[in-house]
Amino acid sequence: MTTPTKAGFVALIGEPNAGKSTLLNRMVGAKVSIVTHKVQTTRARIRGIAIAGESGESQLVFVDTPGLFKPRRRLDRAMVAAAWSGAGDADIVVLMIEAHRGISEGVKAILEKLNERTGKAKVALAINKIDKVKTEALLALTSEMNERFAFAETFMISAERGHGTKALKTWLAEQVPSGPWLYPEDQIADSPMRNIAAEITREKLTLRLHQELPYELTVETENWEERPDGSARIDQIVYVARDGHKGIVLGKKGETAKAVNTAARLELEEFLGRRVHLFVQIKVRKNWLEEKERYSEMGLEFKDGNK
Ligand SMILES: Nc1nc2c(ncn2[C@@H]2O[C@H](COP(=O)(O)OP(=O)(O)OP(=O)(O)O)[C@@H](O)[C@H]2O)c(=O)[nH]1
Repeated sequence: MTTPTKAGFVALIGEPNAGKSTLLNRMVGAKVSIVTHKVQTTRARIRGIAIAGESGESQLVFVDTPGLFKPRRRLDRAMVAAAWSGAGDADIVVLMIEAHRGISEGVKAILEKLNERTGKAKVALAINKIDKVKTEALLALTSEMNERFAFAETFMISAERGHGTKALKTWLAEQVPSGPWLYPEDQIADSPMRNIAAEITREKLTLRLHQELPYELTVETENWEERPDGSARIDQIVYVARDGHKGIVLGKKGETAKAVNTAARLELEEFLGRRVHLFVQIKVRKNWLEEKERYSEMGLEFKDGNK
């Protein structure tokens, strides 16, 4: 007899830069979420699916949420709402914190929210980046965190190096409810290819522009055409909110835009396993931060009001 199947949703929550995307990529084993050294790169809720458990009986559907932080602007509020709704739907919540940063104000705010929460999902703690601290500090942090919240389990991990992540995955596989799998076996991400392609270009922009990257910037895939020769033509638009930002994205003599295009195209080619013709336009859209369509493109809900 084969082992009965199990499946469930796992929400990764934590402050921006905690390492959620890195962990997700490690668990899923495919690049479904974009990792950079910049904060708040994860805008849409991208899910990855992992098969886990002793006989591969469990399916873990990860909800990779945007970093949780105190919302000020409309875009921030939409991101935070998306993050918490992801956590609300989950069977298991994994709170990721950074070992060397300890219990920051942001972590305190998340703990407060978790304590107020009515959902019955189990909450585990994953202390990440253990490569950056000494064992004594880690033990002190573990006990202090567990005094503040009744975590079902605590894991000390390094998402980047892969330390402790297997134990976390095994535990998650045991904890998800018994039942049929939620997605077909061959599906690794339900984020449409268009979004992944836009995220890749956004990642290249982030890496290239560092501190200069305009906050008010979004990338959309406008058109995707499969060509008879097996290649793909992909048209994208980078929306910026100000004229001055267009110049930053273009760079001197268009050099930045050119380099970004090449880097994004190469990654897309590797990802898709075929040739790609990538066309990227930069458009100034003064009010894109207030436009509904831009939000649904990112998988976020548009929130009215200015609270
Ligand atoms: N030293 C160390 N760095 C790590 C580890 N895990 C992740 N990082 C780094 O931390 C940074 C942030 O990681 P991400 O995975 O993008 O973080 P995130 O929580 O998804 O961030 P947002 O998308 O902003 O919410 C990256 O530069 C990672 O390489 C770790 O175990 N050790």
